[in-house]
Amino acid sequence: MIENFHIFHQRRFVSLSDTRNDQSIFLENYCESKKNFPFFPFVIFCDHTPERQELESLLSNCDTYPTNLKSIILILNKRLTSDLANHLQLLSTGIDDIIEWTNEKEIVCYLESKFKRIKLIDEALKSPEVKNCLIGDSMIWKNFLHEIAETTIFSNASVLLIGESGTGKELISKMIHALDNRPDKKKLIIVDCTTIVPELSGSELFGHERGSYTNAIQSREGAFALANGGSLFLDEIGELPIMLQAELLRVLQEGTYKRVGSNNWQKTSFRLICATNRDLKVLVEEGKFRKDLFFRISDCQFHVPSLEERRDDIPVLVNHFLSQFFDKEKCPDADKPVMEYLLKRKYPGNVRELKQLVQRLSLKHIEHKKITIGEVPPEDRGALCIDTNQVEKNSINVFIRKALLSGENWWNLKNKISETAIQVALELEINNKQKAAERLGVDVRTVQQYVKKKGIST
Ligand SMILES: Nc1ncnc2c1ncn2[C@@H]1O[C@H](COP(=O)(O)OP(=O)(O)OP(=O)(O)O)[C@@H](O)[C@H]1O
Repeated sequence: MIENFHIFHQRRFVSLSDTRNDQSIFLENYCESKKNFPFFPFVIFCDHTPERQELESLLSNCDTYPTNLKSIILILNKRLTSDLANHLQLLSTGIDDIIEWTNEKEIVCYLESKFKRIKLIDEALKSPEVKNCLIGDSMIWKNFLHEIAETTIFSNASVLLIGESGTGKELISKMIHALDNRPDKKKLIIVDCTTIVPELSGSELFGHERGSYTNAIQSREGAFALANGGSLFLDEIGELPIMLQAELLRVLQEGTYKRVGSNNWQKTSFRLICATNRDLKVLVEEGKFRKDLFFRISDCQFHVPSLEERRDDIPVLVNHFLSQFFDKEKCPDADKPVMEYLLKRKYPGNVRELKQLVQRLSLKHIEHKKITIGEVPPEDRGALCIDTNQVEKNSINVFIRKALLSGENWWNLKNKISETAIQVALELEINNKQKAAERLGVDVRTVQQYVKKKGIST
């Protein structure tokens, strides 16, 4: 446990070792010399391979580590175990990387290139295209954007965005295109695959020649031509008709296509971004989506967090939408009961639903500095979540009665009760996930998944 070790603590450095050896002194001085560089990684030096709990405890006791965990590097003086499972568990705390001490020159070289990379990513995330459009302050959201920016800046990989409807997948495709640093980059073309008509042989994608089918009065460019040199966003890719999937795969592999009704091959090259709210693996198993296409479109897969996973972002999103619906001088804020209502409400339609609700509030708003509870449209007032804290105050059957009367179903209730139990166990065990799991009699992964899903920082 960390109490057994001397912890040398600097603004960008912590040493977890029993002696103050040459390596830790070198790193301490080196990191101190970088203290004015905000993007320089935060270094944890360890004389031994720590247990995950030990690292978690260190992170929670250390008040100077950066809020963006993606820049924490663990340097091991010597690896006592070469246990992959242990390393993966250490990474699950959210730190960025684990390396072994080799020599001063190599370590400096590693940290300098990490520094350059983090700086580029953070600068990209501060650009107006991202900062003013993709709103959110929660750790889960910031880390998600960090991963997307890293993929976009340092690779040309195809990106698959998997997330519920209204989570912002289209906005993210715009961010990917905006951050793409290809010279002479052309446009972003967006195609909603639910609107593709198979009978027209994918003319939206391939384009067509005049007279190639009834109503084809003029020849037309398709998305593959328009996206050439730019990016192609295929929204709802799971809905792409199966007969067009093989053709899309061919275009992606060969970089060539023919317009409907033409015999000439045309070349095209674009960055591919796809989005879906379906489980493509299930569609593959059901034979509705080609396995080879699934692998081709998902060089990098990202789960887009739902609003439920980042409820902490509700206030910033509300303020952002209010600023869109009002002039700057007249922009009101939500008063306390309204914000409480917005925080407790359910959003199956995610950020889109929140945006629409703020718009409805704005429409009812009279000139006043605050939006008040009477401005919540009556049809929205029943949409509150059940306050699970009430479970303790009331007996369990009163809680269930209330929940059922307010429209909760058995599945929601079951989830809420399980989540509350995990929440309470974590509180009782002061955020020690292992002990919370033991108290609940469940596998520790159940507790970890909950913490991850809720974006709870332990
Ligand atoms: N992080 C965010 N910050 C600001 N606005 C957002 C954010 N996420 C989503 N929105 C807004 O929510 C609405 C829905 O976003 P978008 O269309 O990108 O979602 P989607 O996941 O592509 O939805 P669908 O799957 O239904 O196509 C848009 O009006 C968008 O501006």
